[in-house]
Amino acid sequence: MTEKTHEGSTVPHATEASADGAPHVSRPQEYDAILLAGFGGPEGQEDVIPFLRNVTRGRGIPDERLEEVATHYRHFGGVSPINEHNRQLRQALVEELRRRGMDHPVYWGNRNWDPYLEDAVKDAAANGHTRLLAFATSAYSSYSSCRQYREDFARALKETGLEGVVRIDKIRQFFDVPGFVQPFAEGVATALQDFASDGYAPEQIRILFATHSIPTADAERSGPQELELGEGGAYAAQHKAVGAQIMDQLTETGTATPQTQWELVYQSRSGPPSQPWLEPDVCDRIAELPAEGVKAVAVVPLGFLSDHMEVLWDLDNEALEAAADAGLKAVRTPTPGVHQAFVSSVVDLVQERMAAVPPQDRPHVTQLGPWFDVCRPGCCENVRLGFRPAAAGVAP
Ligand SMILES: CC1=C(CCC(=O)O)c2cc3nc(cc4[nH]c(cc5[nH]c(cc1n2)c(C)c5CCC(=O)O)c(CCC(=O)O)c4C)C(CCC(=O)O)=C3C
Ligand SMILES: [Fe+2]
Repeated sequence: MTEKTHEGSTVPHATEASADGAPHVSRPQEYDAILLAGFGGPEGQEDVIPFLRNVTRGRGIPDERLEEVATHYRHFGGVSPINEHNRQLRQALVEELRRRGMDHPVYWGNRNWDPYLEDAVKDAAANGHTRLLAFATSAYSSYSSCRQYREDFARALKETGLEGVVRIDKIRQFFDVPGFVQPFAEGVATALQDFASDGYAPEQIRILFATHSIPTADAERSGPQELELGEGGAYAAQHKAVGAQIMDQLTETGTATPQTQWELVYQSRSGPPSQPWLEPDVCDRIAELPAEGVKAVAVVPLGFLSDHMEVLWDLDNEALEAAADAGLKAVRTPTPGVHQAFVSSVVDLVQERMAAVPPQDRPHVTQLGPWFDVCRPGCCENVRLGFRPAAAGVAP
């Protein structure tokens, strides 16, 4: 099924871009509803293994790794808090939309656990809502954080028989919108103030911005292929740009100093050891810091929206333990969660897309943004898995 775009060219129904892949929509768009697309997590011991199988289908994650990850969940009664976080985010978005006079329903569906995207899409269609604007709970560009959501949208439409009936567009990657960055900046500010009042000098402090490691092959292909952003691709470049922006902002206001050092580190690596993933690992770096004269470290979960398992286990448990072993004072700073600035920015993103706000007027705090509304051909491709159909982008 095809339809006319604002450029007058004909493209497959699931896309809204011009044939040349205009990165930002230039004509106001109408949507019936918002689709909150989450990762999903288990909510009981009996969910853990089926959930992990869902996450890793077709991925070649070694069994030992799955068993190890299962113990993280089991430690918390088999319950990840991520679904509860998304329930709260859904509610907060509804309230913020209503405050702005918008009555769009917000459907919530997950990639990997109940409620599934398929159910959300079915519910929406049953209520006559066929034009959905999706917000995926993932801020940066990479296969796992962008394209995979789009593939799962396409799969949900196909499996429900709603292909060509329901249309899903996706809100741009939001790593550099003010309300996503602010909660992290506040956390770094608090950590720096606490370290200062404990008597640590700037040279003794290290800020570690932590994000999910991904295979280097995925990192190289993150973002549009025509952008050359160096090692680690758009994924690493976006994180570094946000980290730099936070530190600049805090240096300007006197909370940080030009001597305050920071770096980007990675966590939660999986996959076979033979496969290269982004490094350095957060725990490996922490172990090296005392030799560099560091005495206090703030671990900032820059890659994540809420305190889910990757934060509670891999940072609060493993990274903070590594810091204790290294004799370092350490804190883990907050995630955005349902911080009002974050909720407000998400609704700004909804509104800018509906109104087709010109790129120069869109909120963004790094030179990389505002990111594309519509993924270009080849954006965030996965060379390991090969081509799979995806909604909400320019058709290849
Ligand atoms: C970039 C990225 C984000 C951030 C963006 C985003 O938020 O989307 C993220 C988030 C998350 N990752 C999560 C959980 C898992 N990720 C896994 C595996 C993987 N993640 C990857 C990447 C990412 N993951 C990759 C390249 C793999 C290898 C397998 C593959 O190629 O797909 C596995 C399998 C076991 C393991 O190997 O660890 C699990 C259980 C949870 C839920 C936590 C909870 O339940 O509270 C969340 C929010
Ligand atoms: Fe993408």
